[in-house]
Amino acid sequence: MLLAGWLQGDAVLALLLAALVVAAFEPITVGLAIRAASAITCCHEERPLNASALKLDLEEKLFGQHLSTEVILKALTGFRNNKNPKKPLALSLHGWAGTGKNFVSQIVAENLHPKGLKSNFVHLFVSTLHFPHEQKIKLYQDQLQKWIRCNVSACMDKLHPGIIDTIKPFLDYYEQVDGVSYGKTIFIFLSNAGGDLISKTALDFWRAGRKREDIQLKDLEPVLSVRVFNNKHSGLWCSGLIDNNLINYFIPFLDIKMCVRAKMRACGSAIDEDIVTIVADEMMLFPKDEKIYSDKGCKTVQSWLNFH
Ligand SMILES: Nc1ncnc2c1ncn2[C@@H]1O[C@H](COP(=O)(O)OP(=O)(O)OP(=O)(O)O)[C@@H](O)[C@H]1O
Repeated sequence: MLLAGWLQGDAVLALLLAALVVAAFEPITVGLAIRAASAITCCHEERPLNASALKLDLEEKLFGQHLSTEVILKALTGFRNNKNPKKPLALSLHGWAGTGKNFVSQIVAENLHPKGLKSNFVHLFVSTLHFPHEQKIKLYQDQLQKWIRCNVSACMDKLHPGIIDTIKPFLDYYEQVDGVSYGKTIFIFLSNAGGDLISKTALDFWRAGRKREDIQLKDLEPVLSVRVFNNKHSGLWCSGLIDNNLINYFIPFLDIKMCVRAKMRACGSAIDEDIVTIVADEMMLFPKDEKIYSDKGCKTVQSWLNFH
């Protein structure tokens, strides 16, 4: 299959680009932008953001991601408190697999729409599913634009380079595009690109005896956007979204050191320290010498727990 040939080696991780777009419509805009049935649901679905509830959710559920918790909270609260945003909010989440990017998107979606990811106004496009063939990029670009015009909300995963820029007009500082205002839409892109840089920074801190919580956004955000822009396989390579400063925040997701306790707690089990140690030893694989991170983040913790 073409895609399998195309997504090889390092590119497999680098090409995992996803975007979640959470729509927040003005009722009048909905009528213009969306099919009638959806429009009605949308007007009933939207609710004000409860910043304290979102904060609590992030603090209780998301493990070991002090940077993303802080930025996401500030970005969403600021955006939703602004009655007349000049452009949509665009967040780009970066980090290795299993660090919580989808998990956070789900929490955000649930805090913005009662049905969360199941809402008609929160959509996930999985690129390997929706845009699988490289030779059909032009068609996908047209389809994506048409789709956003009709729905003003979207979510994309593993995008081919070139597709992402097709949504540029919707993220820009235009009052309206074809008579529709996109100013209250939230786009969230998820990507593994930049994961190497984030790991390196975290390791440098660790080796220098500094705490993980000491890592600040300024240690990562500027270099992350440059790295993603220069990476041919990032999905945002030479992207006009970065060039034109249309992405509001690049948010790093740090490698997860330990999710075992959190998982046990979430399942309502008592925390058995012997099992925590065994599972952690089995999962922590890199770097080769220190073995402090799992290459799959939190993703396989549950399977390992079931195994024991
Ligand atoms: N930081 C975290 N805190 C708590 N649970 C987490 C965290 N990261 C991952 N998990 C758990 O692992 C599962 C898989 O993580 P998730 O799908 O969010 O990873 P991801 O970063 O989006 O990975 P990928 O890049 O492969 O899409 C989540 O549903 C959640 O249960």
